[in-house]
Amino acid sequence: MGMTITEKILARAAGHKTVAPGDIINANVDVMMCHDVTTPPAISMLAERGIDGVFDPDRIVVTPDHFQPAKDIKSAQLLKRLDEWARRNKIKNYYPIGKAGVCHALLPEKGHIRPGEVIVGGDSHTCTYGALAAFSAGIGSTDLAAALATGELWFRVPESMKFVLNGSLGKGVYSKDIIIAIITRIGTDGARYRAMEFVGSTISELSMEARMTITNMAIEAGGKSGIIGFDETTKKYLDEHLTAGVTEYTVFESDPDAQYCRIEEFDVSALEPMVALPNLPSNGVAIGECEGTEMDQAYIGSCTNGRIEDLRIAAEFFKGRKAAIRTIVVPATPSIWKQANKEGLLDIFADADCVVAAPTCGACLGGFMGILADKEKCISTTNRNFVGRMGHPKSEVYLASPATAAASAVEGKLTDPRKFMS
Ligand SMILES: CC(C)[C@H](C(=O)O)[C@@H](O)C(=O)O
Ligand code: SF4
Repeated sequence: MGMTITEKILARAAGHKTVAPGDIINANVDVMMCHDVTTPPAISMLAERGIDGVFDPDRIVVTPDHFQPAKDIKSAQLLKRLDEWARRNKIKNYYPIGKAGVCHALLPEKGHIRPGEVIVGGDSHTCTYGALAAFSAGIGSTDLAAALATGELWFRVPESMKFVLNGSLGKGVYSKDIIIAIITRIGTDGARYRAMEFVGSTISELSMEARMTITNMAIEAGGKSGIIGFDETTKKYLDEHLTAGVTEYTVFESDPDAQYCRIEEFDVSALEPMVALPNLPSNGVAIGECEGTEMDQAYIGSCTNGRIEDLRIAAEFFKGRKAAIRTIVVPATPSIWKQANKEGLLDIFADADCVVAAPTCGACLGGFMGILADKEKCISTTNRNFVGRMGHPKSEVYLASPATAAASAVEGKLTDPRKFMS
Protein backbone atom coordinates (compact mmCIF):
# COMPACT_ATOMS: atom_id res chain seq x y z
CA MET A 1 0.00 0.00 0.00
CA GLY A 2 1.26 3.49 -0.83
CA MET A 3 2.28 6.09 1.73
CA THR A 4 1.70 9.83 1.99
CA ILE A 5 4.59 12.29 2.12
CA THR A 6 3.94 12.67 5.86
CA GLU A 7 4.09 8.92 6.48
CA LYS A 8 7.31 8.64 4.49
CA ILE A 9 8.99 11.45 6.43
CA LEU A 10 7.92 9.94 9.76
CA ALA A 11 8.96 6.42 8.74
CA ARG A 12 12.43 7.62 7.90
CA ALA A 13 12.72 9.63 11.13
CA ALA A 14 11.69 6.54 13.12
CA GLY A 15 13.99 4.21 11.20
CA HIS A 16 11.07 2.13 9.86
CA LYS A 17 10.41 1.00 6.30
CA THR A 18 6.76 1.88 6.55
CA VAL A 19 4.36 3.45 9.03
CA ALA A 20 0.57 3.71 9.02
CA PRO A 21 -1.83 6.18 10.65
CA GLY A 22 -2.25 5.33 14.32
CA ASP A 23 1.23 3.85 14.74
CA ILE A 24 3.13 5.15 17.75
CA ILE A 25 6.67 5.96 16.71
CA ASN A 26 9.76 7.40 18.26
CA ALA A 27 11.14 9.89 15.77
CA ASN A 28 14.49 11.53 15.46
CA VAL A 29 13.89 15.29 15.52
CA ASP A 30 15.98 17.30 13.05
CA VAL A 31 15.16 20.84 14.14
CA MET A 32 13.74 22.25 17.38
CA MET A 33 12.45 25.81 17.41
CA CYS A 34 12.65 27.63 20.73
CA HIS A 35 11.15 31.00 21.66
CA ASP A 36 10.72 33.12 24.74
CA VAL A 37 7.32 31.85 25.96
CA THR A 38 7.46 28.06 26.01
CA THR A 39 11.20 27.38 26.16
CA PRO A 40 11.95 28.90 29.60
CA PRO A 41 9.47 26.46 31.26
CA ALA A 42 11.12 23.58 29.35
CA ILE A 43 14.51 24.73 30.63
CA SER A 44 13.11 24.74 34.19
CA MET A 45 11.60 21.24 33.81
CA LEU A 46 14.96 19.92 32.71
CA ALA A 47 16.79 21.80 35.48
CA GLU A 48 14.50 20.20 38.09
CA ARG A 49 15.80 16.85 36.85
CA GLY A 50 19.40 18.04 36.99
CA ILE A 51 19.67 18.44 33.21
CA ASP A 52 21.09 21.60 31.73
CA GLY A 53 22.81 20.38 28.59
CA VAL A 54 21.00 19.62 25.35
CA PHE A 55 21.26 16.54 23.14
CA ASP A 56 22.61 18.41 20.11
CA PRO A 57 22.94 22.22 20.14
CA ASP A 58 23.21 22.31 16.35
CA ARG A 59 19.66 21.05 15.92
CA ILE A 60 18.24 23.88 18.01
CA VAL A 61 17.22 27.30 16.70
CA VAL A 62 16.44 29.99 19.26
CA THR A 63 14.73 33.31 18.66
CA PRO A 64 12.94 35.46 21.20
CA ASP A 65 9.89 36.97 19.48
CA HIS A 66 6.71 37.10 21.50
CA PHE A 67 7.65 39.65 24.13
CA GLN A 68 10.78 41.14 22.67
CA PRO A 69 11.89 43.82 23.25
CA ALA A 70 10.81 43.02 26.82
CA LYS A 71 7.52 44.66 27.69
CA ASP A 72 7.66 44.23 31.46
CA ILE A 73 9.72 42.63 34.23
CA LYS A 74 8.14 39.21 33.72
CA SER A 75 9.02 39.08 30.03
CA ALA A 76 12.48 40.49 30.76
CA GLN A 77 13.06 37.57 33.12
CA LEU A 78 11.94 35.07 30.46
CA LEU A 79 14.21 36.65 27.85
CA LYS A 80 17.10 36.61 30.29
CA ARG A 81 16.64 32.90 31.06
CA LEU A 82 16.41 32.05 27.38
CA ASP A 83 19.49 34.13 26.58
CA GLU A 84 21.62 32.63 29.36
CA TRP A 85 20.57 29.08 28.46
CA ALA A 86 21.27 29.57 24.74
CA ARG A 87 24.72 31.00 25.47
CA ARG A 88 25.58 28.33 28.08
CA ASN A 89 24.68 25.61 25.59
CA LYS A 90 26.60 27.28 22.78
CA ILE A 91 23.61 27.27 20.46
CA LYS A 92 25.06 28.77 17.32
CA ASN A 93 21.66 29.26 15.72
CA TYR A 94 20.64 31.74 18.40
CA TYR A 95 19.17 35.00 17.13
CA PRO A 96 19.38 37.50 19.97
CA ILE A 97 17.48 40.78 19.88
CA GLY A 98 18.49 42.75 16.81
CA LYS A 99 18.78 39.51 14.83
CA ALA A 100 15.60 38.00 16.28
CA GLY A 101 12.37 37.83 14.32
CA VAL A 102 8.93 36.23 14.42
CA CYS A 103 9.98 32.57 14.60
CA HIS A 104 7.99 31.14 11.70
CA ALA A 105 9.16 33.85 9.32
CA LEU A 106 12.76 33.71 10.55
CA LEU A 107 13.53 29.98 10.40
CA PRO A 108 12.73 29.41 6.70
CA GLU A 109 14.38 32.70 5.78
CA LYS A 110 17.61 31.73 7.55
CA GLY A 111 17.70 28.29 5.92
CA HIS A 112 16.79 26.17 8.96
CA ILE A 113 13.93 24.34 7.25
CA ARG A 114 14.69 21.46 4.89
CA PRO A 115 12.39 19.07 3.02
CA GLY A 116 12.01 15.57 4.43
CA GLU A 117 12.93 16.57 7.99
CA VAL A 118 11.01 16.39 11.24
CA ILE A 119 10.70 19.77 12.90
CA VAL A 120 9.08 20.62 16.20
CA GLY A 121 8.67 23.94 17.92
CA GLY A 122 7.21 25.21 21.15
CA ASP A 123 4.55 27.10 19.25
CA SER A 124 1.29 26.03 17.67
CA HIS A 125 2.05 27.64 14.30
CA THR A 126 5.16 25.53 13.80
CA CYS A 127 3.02 23.82 11.13
CA THR A 128 4.06 26.74 8.86
CA TYR A 129 7.30 24.97 7.88
CA GLY A 130 5.39 22.19 6.14
CA ALA A 131 5.23 24.50 3.12
CA LEU A 132 8.80 23.32 2.50
CA ALA A 133 7.84 19.63 2.26
CA ALA A 134 8.84 18.88 5.87
CA PHE A 135 6.83 17.34 8.72
CA SER A 136 6.48 20.14 11.21
CA ALA A 137 4.35 20.32 14.33
CA GLY A 138 3.83 22.55 17.31
CA ILE A 139 4.43 21.03 20.75
CA GLY A 140 4.16 22.19 24.36
CA SER A 141 6.94 22.84 26.85
CA THR A 142 6.94 19.26 28.23
CA ASP A 143 7.46 17.67 24.82
CA LEU A 144 9.98 20.37 23.99
CA ALA A 145 11.97 19.53 27.13
CA ALA A 146 12.03 15.86 26.11
CA ALA A 147 13.12 16.65 22.56
CA LEU A 148 15.84 19.05 23.71
CA ALA A 149 17.27 16.48 26.11
CA THR A 150 17.01 13.37 23.91
CA GLY A 151 16.83 14.55 20.27
CA GLU A 152 13.74 12.36 19.87
CA LEU A 153 10.01 12.57 20.37
CA TRP A 154 7.11 10.14 20.13
CA PHE A 155 4.25 10.72 17.75
CA ARG A 156 1.08 8.99 16.77
CA VAL A 157 1.28 8.93 12.97
CA PRO A 158 -1.56 11.22 11.81
CA GLU A 159 -4.07 10.31 9.16
CA SER A 160 -3.69 12.50 6.10
CA MET A 161 -6.38 14.69 4.66
CA LYS A 162 -5.97 15.93 1.09
CA PHE A 163 -6.98 19.39 -0.12
CA VAL A 164 -7.06 19.62 -3.89
CA LEU A 165 -7.00 23.24 -4.99
CA ASN A 166 -7.55 24.04 -8.62
CA GLY A 167 -8.07 27.25 -10.59
CA SER A 168 -6.32 30.60 -10.63
CA LEU A 169 -6.95 33.24 -8.00
CA GLY A 170 -8.90 36.27 -9.14
CA LYS A 171 -7.83 39.88 -8.65
CA GLY A 172 -7.59 40.88 -4.99
CA VAL A 173 -7.73 37.25 -3.81
CA TYR A 174 -4.74 35.63 -2.08
CA SER A 175 -3.65 32.49 -0.29
CA LYS A 176 -5.01 33.92 2.98
CA ASP A 177 -8.48 33.91 1.44
CA ILE A 178 -8.00 30.26 0.44
CA ILE A 179 -7.10 29.10 3.93
CA ILE A 180 -9.91 31.10 5.55
CA ALA A 181 -12.31 29.45 3.07
CA ILE A 182 -10.93 25.99 3.84
CA ILE A 183 -11.23 26.43 7.62
CA THR A 184 -14.73 27.85 7.16
CA ARG A 185 -15.75 24.75 5.19
CA ILE A 186 -14.29 22.12 7.54
CA GLY A 187 -14.47 23.95 10.90
CA THR A 188 -11.88 24.57 13.61
CA ASP A 189 -11.79 20.83 14.42
CA GLY A 190 -12.24 19.63 10.83
CA ALA A 191 -8.66 18.39 10.58
CA ARG A 192 -8.08 17.47 14.24
CA TYR A 193 -4.75 15.65 14.60
CA ARG A 194 -4.52 15.16 10.86
CA ALA A 195 -1.80 16.02 8.37
CA MET A 196 -3.34 18.54 5.97
CA GLU A 197 -1.77 17.99 2.57
CA PHE A 198 -2.34 20.74 0.01
CA VAL A 199 -2.03 19.86 -3.69
CA GLY A 200 -3.29 21.07 -7.06
CA SER A 201 -2.61 23.61 -9.78
CA THR A 202 -3.40 26.56 -7.49
CA ILE A 203 -0.67 25.52 -5.06
CA SER A 204 1.82 25.15 -7.93
CA GLU A 205 1.17 28.75 -8.92
CA LEU A 206 1.68 30.16 -5.42
CA SER A 207 4.96 31.65 -4.20
CA MET A 208 6.67 30.03 -1.22
CA GLU A 209 5.57 32.92 0.99
CA ALA A 210 1.95 32.51 -0.06
CA ARG A 211 2.20 28.77 0.63
CA MET A 212 3.46 29.45 4.14
CA THR A 213 0.33 31.49 4.86
CA ILE A 214 -1.71 28.35 4.12
CA THR A 215 0.31 25.85 6.18
CA ASN A 216 0.59 28.43 8.99
CA MET A 217 -3.14 28.14 9.60
CA ALA A 218 -3.39 24.33 9.53
CA ILE A 219 -3.58 24.39 13.33
CA GLU A 220 -6.63 26.66 13.12
CA ALA A 221 -8.49 23.67 11.66
CA GLY A 222 -6.99 21.46 14.38
CA GLY A 223 -4.35 19.99 12.04
CA LYS A 224 -1.31 18.27 13.50
CA SER A 225 0.64 19.55 10.52
CA GLY A 226 0.22 21.11 7.10
CA ILE A 227 2.32 20.02 4.15
CA ILE A 228 2.98 20.96 0.53
CA GLY A 229 5.07 18.80 -1.79
CA PHE A 230 8.40 19.79 -3.29
CA ASP A 231 8.49 21.51 -6.69
CA GLU A 232 10.53 24.08 -8.63
CA THR A 233 9.31 26.91 -6.39
CA THR A 234 10.49 25.00 -3.31
CA LYS A 235 13.84 24.33 -4.94
CA LYS A 236 14.36 27.97 -5.91
CA TYR A 237 13.52 29.11 -2.39
CA LEU A 238 15.93 26.59 -0.89
CA ASP A 239 18.68 27.53 -3.34
CA GLU A 240 18.34 31.11 -2.16
CA HIS A 241 18.00 30.40 1.55
CA LEU A 242 19.98 27.24 2.39
CA THR A 243 23.22 29.13 2.21
CA ALA A 244 24.84 28.02 5.46
CA GLY A 245 24.77 24.96 7.69
CA VAL A 246 23.18 21.78 6.36
CA THR A 247 22.35 22.19 2.67
CA GLU A 248 21.38 18.61 1.75
CA TYR A 249 17.84 17.39 2.01
CA THR A 250 15.64 14.47 0.97
CA VAL A 251 12.58 14.88 -1.18
CA PHE A 252 9.61 12.64 -0.45
CA GLU A 253 6.34 12.59 -2.30
CA SER A 254 2.98 10.94 -1.76
CA ASP A 255 2.42 7.71 -3.66
CA PRO A 256 -0.46 7.68 -6.16
CA ASP A 257 -2.17 4.99 -4.06
CA ALA A 258 -1.55 6.68 -0.70
CA GLN A 259 -4.51 6.58 1.69
CA TYR A 260 -6.38 9.71 2.74
CA CYS A 261 -9.10 9.79 5.38
CA ARG A 262 -10.84 12.58 3.48
CA ILE A 263 -10.36 14.51 0.25
CA GLU A 264 -11.71 18.04 -0.15
CA GLU A 265 -11.74 19.78 -3.52
CA PHE A 266 -11.83 23.52 -4.07
CA ASP A 267 -12.13 25.56 -7.23
CA VAL A 268 -10.55 28.84 -6.15
CA SER A 269 -11.34 30.75 -9.34
CA ALA A 270 -14.67 31.89 -7.94
CA LEU A 271 -13.26 32.75 -4.51
CA GLU A 272 -13.88 36.27 -3.19
CA PRO A 273 -11.69 38.16 -0.70
CA MET A 274 -12.61 36.59 2.66
CA VAL A 275 -12.95 37.96 6.18
CA ALA A 276 -13.10 35.68 9.23
CA LEU A 277 -15.53 37.41 11.57
CA PRO A 278 -15.06 37.28 15.35
CA ASN A 279 -14.39 35.02 17.21
CA LEU A 280 -13.22 32.04 15.18
CA PRO A 281 -11.04 31.61 12.08
CA SER A 282 -13.86 29.43 10.70
CA ASN A 283 -16.30 32.36 10.59
CA GLY A 284 -15.28 33.26 7.07
CA VAL A 285 -17.58 35.29 4.82
CA ALA A 286 -16.99 36.95 1.46
CA ILE A 287 -16.10 40.62 1.86
CA GLY A 288 -19.40 41.61 0.25
CA GLU A 289 -21.26 40.21 3.28
CA CYS A 290 -19.48 42.40 5.82
CA GLU A 291 -18.31 45.42 3.86
CA GLY A 292 -18.79 48.74 5.63
CA THR A 293 -18.32 47.46 9.19
CA GLU A 294 -16.37 50.22 10.91
CA MET A 295 -12.93 49.39 12.30
CA ASP A 296 -10.78 51.13 14.92
CA GLN A 297 -7.44 49.56 14.04
CA ALA A 298 -5.63 47.66 11.32
CA TYR A 299 -2.71 45.32 11.91
CA ILE A 300 -0.45 44.08 9.13
CA GLY A 301 2.19 41.61 10.26
CA SER A 302 2.73 38.26 12.04
CA CYS A 303 3.94 34.80 11.02
CA THR A 304 0.89 34.52 8.76
CA ASN A 305 1.29 37.69 6.72
CA GLY A 306 4.31 39.73 7.82
CA ARG A 307 6.65 38.70 5.00
CA ILE A 308 8.03 40.98 2.28
CA GLU A 309 5.45 39.90 -0.30
CA ASP A 310 2.69 40.81 2.17
CA LEU A 311 4.19 44.24 2.83
CA ARG A 312 4.52 44.88 -0.91
CA ILE A 313 0.85 44.02 -1.41
CA ALA A 314 -0.23 46.24 1.51
CA ALA A 315 1.96 49.18 0.48
CA GLU A 316 0.21 49.42 -2.90
CA PHE A 317 -2.97 50.51 -1.11
CA PHE A 318 -1.26 53.21 0.94
CA LYS A 319 0.58 54.89 -1.94
CA GLY A 320 -0.56 58.53 -1.94
CA ARG A 321 -3.28 57.73 0.60
CA LYS A 322 -3.71 58.00 4.37
CA ALA A 323 -4.81 55.40 6.87
CA ALA A 324 -8.18 56.45 8.27
CA ILE A 325 -7.67 54.39 11.46
CA ARG A 326 -4.74 53.39 13.71
CA THR A 327 -2.62 51.16 11.54
CA ILE A 328 0.30 49.09 12.78
CA VAL A 329 2.72 47.46 10.35
CA VAL A 330 5.25 44.94 11.64
CA PRO A 331 7.80 43.39 9.27
CA ALA A 332 8.31 39.90 10.69
CA THR A 333 12.12 39.75 10.64
CA PRO A 334 15.04 42.20 10.50
CA SER A 335 15.79 41.17 6.87
CA ILE A 336 12.18 41.83 5.87
CA TRP A 337 12.37 45.20 7.66
CA LYS A 338 15.57 46.11 5.82
CA GLN A 339 14.22 44.96 2.46
CA ALA A 340 10.99 46.92 3.00
CA ASN A 341 13.09 49.96 3.85
CA LYS A 342 15.24 49.52 0.75
CA GLU A 343 12.17 49.28 -1.46
CA GLY A 344 10.69 52.45 0.06
CA LEU A 345 7.76 50.55 1.59
CA LEU A 346 8.41 51.87 5.10
CA ASP A 347 8.25 55.43 3.73
CA ILE A 348 4.94 54.65 2.05
CA PHE A 349 3.56 53.33 5.35
CA ALA A 350 4.94 56.27 7.35
CA ASP A 351 3.58 58.82 4.83
CA ALA A 352 0.19 57.15 5.17
CA ASP A 353 0.40 57.71 8.97
CA CYS A 354 0.88 54.01 9.76
CA VAL A 355 3.07 53.05 12.73
CA VAL A 356 5.92 50.80 11.62
CA ALA A 357 7.41 48.71 14.42
CA ALA A 358 10.41 46.40 14.73
CA PRO A 359 9.97 42.61 14.32
CA THR A 360 7.99 41.12 17.22
CA CYS A 361 4.86 39.06 17.85
CA GLY A 362 3.71 41.89 20.18
CA ALA A 363 0.44 43.04 18.66
CA CYS A 364 -0.60 39.67 17.21
CA LEU A 365 -1.46 38.03 20.51
CA GLY A 366 -2.31 41.13 22.51
CA GLY A 367 1.14 40.88 24.08
CA PHE A 368 2.02 44.52 23.77
CA MET A 369 1.51 47.32 21.21
CA GLY A 370 -1.87 47.85 19.67
CA ILE A 371 -3.90 46.40 22.53
CA LEU A 372 -7.59 46.88 21.85
CA ALA A 373 -9.98 48.61 24.26
CA ASP A 374 -13.54 47.65 25.12
CA LYS A 375 -15.66 47.19 21.94
CA GLU A 376 -12.84 48.18 19.59
CA LYS A 377 -12.57 46.35 16.29
CA CYS A 378 -9.40 45.43 14.42
CA ILE A 379 -8.88 44.13 10.91
CA SER A 380 -5.82 41.92 11.16
CA THR A 381 -3.64 39.81 8.87
CA THR A 382 -3.01 37.32 11.69
CA ASN A 383 -4.35 33.79 12.14
CA ARG A 384 -6.50 33.94 15.29
CA ASN A 385 -9.48 36.04 16.27
CA PHE A 386 -10.41 34.32 19.53
CA VAL A 387 -12.13 36.27 22.32
CA GLY A 388 -9.65 38.77 23.78
CA ARG A 389 -6.89 37.76 21.35
CA MET A 390 -5.70 41.34 20.87
CA GLY A 391 -6.86 42.93 24.10
CA HIS A 392 -10.15 43.54 25.89
CA PRO A 393 -12.49 40.51 25.97
CA LYS A 394 -15.14 42.71 24.36
CA SER A 395 -12.87 43.80 21.52
CA GLU A 396 -13.17 42.11 18.11
CA VAL A 397 -10.65 40.81 15.58
CA TYR A 398 -11.46 40.31 11.89
CA LEU A 399 -8.97 38.20 9.92
CA ALA A 400 -8.13 38.95 6.30
CA SER A 401 -5.38 39.22 3.71
CA PRO A 402 -2.89 42.12 3.68
CA ALA A 403 -4.80 43.60 0.71
CA THR A 404 -8.16 43.56 2.50
CA ALA A 405 -6.55 44.86 5.72
CA ALA A 406 -4.81 47.71 3.89
CA ALA A 407 -7.90 48.69 1.87
CA SER A 408 -9.93 48.63 5.10
CA ALA A 409 -7.30 50.77 6.86
CA VAL A 410 -7.56 53.40 4.14
CA GLU A 411 -11.37 53.48 4.35
CA GLY A 412 -11.66 52.96 8.11
CA LYS A 413 -14.16 50.14 7.52
CA LEU A 414 -14.15 46.66 6.00
CA THR A 415 -13.47 47.25 2.33
CA ASP A 416 -13.17 45.13 -0.78
CA PRO A 417 -9.53 45.54 -1.92
CA ARG A 418 -10.64 45.28 -5.56
CA LYS A 419 -12.11 48.77 -5.17
CA PHE A 420 -8.55 50.13 -5.35
CA MET A 421 -7.25 47.77 -8.00
CA SER A 422 -7.48 48.57 -11.67
C1 LIG B 1 2.67 31.97 22.94
C2 LIG B 1 2.62 30.80 22.02
C3 LIG B 1 2.82 29.57 22.82
C4 LIG B 1 1.38 30.80 21.14
C5 LIG B 1 1.24 29.58 20.25
O1 LIG B 1 1.62 28.46 20.58
O2 LIG B 1 0.70 29.68 19.19
C6 LIG B 1 1.35 32.04 20.25
O3 LIG B 1 2.37 32.07 19.32
C7 LIG B 1 0.02 32.22 19.58
O4 LIG B 1 -0.01 32.49 18.39
O5 LIG B 1 -1.01 32.10 20.26
S1 SF4 C 1 3.10 36.10 15.11
FE1 SF4 C 1 1.26 35.63 16.31
S2 SF4 C 1 0.57 33.63 15.66
FE2 SF4 C 1 2.69 33.88 14.96
S3 SF4 C 1 3.94 32.95 16.56
FE3 SF4 C 1 3.76 35.13 17.02
S4 SF4 C 1 1.98 35.29 18.41
FE4 SF4 C 1 1.88 33.27 17.43
